Amino acid sequence: MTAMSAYGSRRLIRVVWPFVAIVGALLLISAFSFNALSTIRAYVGGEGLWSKAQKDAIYYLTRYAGSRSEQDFQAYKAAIAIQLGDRQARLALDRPQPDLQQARAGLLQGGNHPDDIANVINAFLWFRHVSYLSQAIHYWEIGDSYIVEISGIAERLHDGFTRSYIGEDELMVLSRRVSDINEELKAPARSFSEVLGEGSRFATTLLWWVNLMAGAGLLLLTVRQVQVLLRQSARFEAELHAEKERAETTLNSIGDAVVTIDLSGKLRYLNAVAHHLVGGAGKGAIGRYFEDVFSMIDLSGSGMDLITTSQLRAKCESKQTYPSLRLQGLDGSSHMISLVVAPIHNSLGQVDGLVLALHDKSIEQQYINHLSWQAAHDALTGLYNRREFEQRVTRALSRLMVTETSHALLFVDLDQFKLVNDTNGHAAGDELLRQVCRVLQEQLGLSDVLARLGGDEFGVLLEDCRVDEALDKADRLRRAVQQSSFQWEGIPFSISASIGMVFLGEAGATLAEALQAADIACYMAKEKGRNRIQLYSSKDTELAVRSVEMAWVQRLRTAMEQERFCLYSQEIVPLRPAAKGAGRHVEVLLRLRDENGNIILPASFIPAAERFGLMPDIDRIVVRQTFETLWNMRSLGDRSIDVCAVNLSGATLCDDHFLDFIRRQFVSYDIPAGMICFEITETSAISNLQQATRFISELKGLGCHFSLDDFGAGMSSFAYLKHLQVDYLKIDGSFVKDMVDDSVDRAMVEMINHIGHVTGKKTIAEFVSAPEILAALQSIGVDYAQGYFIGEPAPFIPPLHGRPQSVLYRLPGGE
Ligand SMILES: Nc1nc2c(ncn2[C@@H]2O[C@H](COP(=O)(O)OP(=O)(O)OP(=O)(O)O)[C@@H](O)[C@H]2O)c(=O)[nH]1
Repeated sequence: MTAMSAYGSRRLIRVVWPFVAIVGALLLISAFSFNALSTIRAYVGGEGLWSKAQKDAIYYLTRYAGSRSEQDFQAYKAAIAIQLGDRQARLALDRPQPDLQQARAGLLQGGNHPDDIANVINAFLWFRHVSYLSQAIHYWEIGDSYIVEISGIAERLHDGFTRSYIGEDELMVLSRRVSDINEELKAPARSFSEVLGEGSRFATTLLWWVNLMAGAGLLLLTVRQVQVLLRQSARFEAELHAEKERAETTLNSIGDAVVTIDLSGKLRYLNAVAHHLVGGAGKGAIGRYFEDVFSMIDLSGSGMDLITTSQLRAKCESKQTYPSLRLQGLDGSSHMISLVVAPIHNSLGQVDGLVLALHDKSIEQQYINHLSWQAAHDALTGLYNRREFEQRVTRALSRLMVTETSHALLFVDLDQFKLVNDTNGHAAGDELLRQVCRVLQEQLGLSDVLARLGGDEFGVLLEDCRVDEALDKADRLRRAVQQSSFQWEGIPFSISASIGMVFLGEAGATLAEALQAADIACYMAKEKGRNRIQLYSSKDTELAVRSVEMAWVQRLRTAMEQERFCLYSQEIVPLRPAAKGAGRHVEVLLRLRDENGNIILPASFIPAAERFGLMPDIDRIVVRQTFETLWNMRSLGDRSIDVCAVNLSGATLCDDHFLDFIRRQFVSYDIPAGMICFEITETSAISNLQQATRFISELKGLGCHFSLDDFGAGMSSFAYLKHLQVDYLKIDGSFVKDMVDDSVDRAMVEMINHIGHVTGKKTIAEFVSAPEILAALQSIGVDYAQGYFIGEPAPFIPPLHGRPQSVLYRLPGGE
């Protein structure tokens, strides 16, 4: 039996059982009534027999007194035997332990019908003290006392007539007594009969009422039960309706198209997305064959297999999956979809239709395209980014191995670009970068590669290009930048570019060598007065490298000696209730104070420091200063900071002595390990995966936290995420800053947040520069936010210095 039919049987039993109970009760009452009536009839009949026998006995005894005939005496005996039988029965039942056998024999002797005897006995035993029956028995006893007397007279007469003598006087006295008894018996006999008659009428009336009441009860119960059933069915219908509404609302609110068809392929239902997907078929589509409304072509096989009803029906018992189909709707629109087909069962468990879940893959495709575009492009200018540029240079280097040709690599760095930012603001700088990018592009051919390598530095790859052509193009680029008239808010300003050029293969066979050579050449162009082109020559490599290295190393080392590195901090605030209530969460940011006291942002010096291996030293300075500041704050009673994030570079992860250094800092400054959260960029973690994993696990062992910075910037991040036991994911700011206007960026933020939560990590969004971004992050469920709208970076110093830590944004709700 299926679950459905078992459920049906249970429901039927619940509905029917009150009726069965009522009919059963009525049958019992009827059976009892018939039995009672039959008992009453037996008593009345018995009384009739008794009265008749009494009259016969008196009659034959009176005759016997006159005739002395033995025949009359025997007739008397036969008559009196009935009453004596009844008396024997009464006496047998009257005993404390009733003798049923004797009672039965007596009643049979009394002429009662054998079928009535059981009822007579039962009624006597159960109801002898009840009203009419007790009165009847009372009169029966009176009658029996006369019967005993009559028997005595009869015995005396028979004895006198047959064996001894009886005088006339005695005969007369006995005859008169018989006659008197006859008279005296009339009253109790009548009363006996009347009581039984009355009892019989009463019982009949009573039973009539009982039956009437039972019938009325049955009727009432039936009405009530029907009302209950009607109410239940109304509720059932309402529930069914609500359930249907819920199902429809759910189906209409999901992002996938849902279509149901019957086994002949006719459409039964389409949700809102499905209507849209198949070209706005509308309600008119219902009842039509789905193949007349839309077609689905399976692209996984030969590419032209049409999905038909019979094909779906053939495998309808199980779930079918089609990962790649093209759906064509009524309006000629076409969508890439994946399809899952599942059977719909009726109440008997048989398949009576199919549900088709169609997932539109165009949006995913859009995401993937966008992601791969982002992975290869610079967000500000739309040019290739450094990663893509390096790949192309690598390919060009490989090609050199097999083909005799030459490729030129150019580094174009704007001169004094910082001034533009400083005098006109960052937005002006951005606009200038975009304009320079257009100017450069105009000078290049379709096969030339132009990329933004970072900041104000562009890379150009001229493949299959001779030296004179390359020099000519480089000069065209330089002149184009110089001659362009840039304007910002109506104010014109000029700019120039220094270009370093190297021919691939000349500086070495590797990418790093090629890039370094171009960098050196560009640096030399700057050194020689800017706005010029410097062609790299291997002859001046050593000198140049040394001079560049020394310049940078010297500048940074001097800054270290003079302790001109300083720390700023920026607040990271919780957005979700679960994360609120804890203390402050801040990120420590590095700044360099130059010789003139100007604050230099890390973007200006970190690339050089990384290239020349200074990062582990700089990271040591950051860690030490952070610990010192925290120690100072704690000694002054300021324990407001719960988590303090410190950035570490990729090179530091590979520094074998760095772990020991950190352990010593914890001991020296007595800072709880749980207070420190090390931030490493996903790129550095992935490119040094083994060291990063060990580094993280060692420091996590102490109780430190870890955060993965700029997460999502590299497409490969997700695959590596499970290897990195970090506590926080910092969503790359490039997704956050435009998420309100760009749905793909928003989807990326949602996806990273989701993946972070699925892998048990908290998420932090950086670059939160406006209230709308904050609201969007809150609606998505991101855990923390950081950015100019929350709080600008401010000097990281103990509070007693009297300077604010940062401008804190007040979260909605007063936190
Ligand atoms: N507006 C804007 N500025 C940026 C961006 N990225 C980096 N910068 C700034 O670009 C400037 C680059 O300066 P540098 O190349 O070091 O120095 P410079 O002023 O160009 O001087 P030289 O290169 O020596 O001629 C720094 O001030 C950075 O803060 C960006 O995306 N937008």
